[in-house]
Amino acid sequence: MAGVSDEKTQGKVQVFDSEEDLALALAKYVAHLSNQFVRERGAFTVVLSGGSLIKSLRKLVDAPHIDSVDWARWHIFWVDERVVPKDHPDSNYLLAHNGFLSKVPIPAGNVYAINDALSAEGAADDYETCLKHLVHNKIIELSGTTGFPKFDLMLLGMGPDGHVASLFPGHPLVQESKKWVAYIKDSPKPPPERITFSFPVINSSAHVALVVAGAGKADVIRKALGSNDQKSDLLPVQMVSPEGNLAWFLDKDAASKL
Ligand SMILES: O=C1O[C@H](COP(=O)(O)O)[C@@H](O)[C@H](O)[C@H]1O
Repeated sequence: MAGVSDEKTQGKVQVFDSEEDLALALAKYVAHLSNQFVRERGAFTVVLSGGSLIKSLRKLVDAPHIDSVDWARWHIFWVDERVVPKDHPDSNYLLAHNGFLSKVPIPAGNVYAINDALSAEGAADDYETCLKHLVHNKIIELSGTTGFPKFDLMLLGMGPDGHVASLFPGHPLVQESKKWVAYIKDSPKPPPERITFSFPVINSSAHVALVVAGAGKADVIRKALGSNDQKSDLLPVQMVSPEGNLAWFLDKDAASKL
């Protein structure tokens, strides 16, 4: 590992010599949390992003994790999804299925994809209803502090503009304070129609990992981790501030301007 810092305000920042090292450490971290939550409450709720995050999960399907993780206890969700059919190249579900889910024995009934037959509004409402049902059944915990769902682990990527989930810089959706799942029809990054968890849900998580690799993201990483911007200037990635633990997984290139 190239470096690590642990500051209360920004979480634990780990910088790895390569994306390969990052992927190895990420697998170890996820497997460790899986063991902990399965032991403590018999379930592990994991929220995925789309994009480059999925490739960085590749070491989880290798030994020793493929055999030691209790995959049957995993429940999979998406922090955001594009409103396209599940077999569309833009689908975050398809990306995760091909790169990760098809390689591990998570029960199909524990994989909560959006209803791709609905409009953006309908899909967001439907996903929020699904989450409420799972809270009622105690698969998902509820934060006693915020009243929003408290996922065990949220695995977030970050776009080169500092967006997380489908919460984009300057978009009013970053201020959503009531909905669990919101919809967007004017995403600046295609495709335009998406659904996304709101910040109150993201920030109620027990653990959030922000996984960022590549020189193309170095400027935003410098802004996120190296500056003291006023509250009004914050990029979405700077608004990630969970009630639980925040861990940054950066490769050397992403951290090159720190
Ligand atoms: O559109 C999206 O982009 C972000 C970032 O993707 P990346 O390829 O730059 O890592 C992703 O986290 C999000 O889930 C996705 O919908």
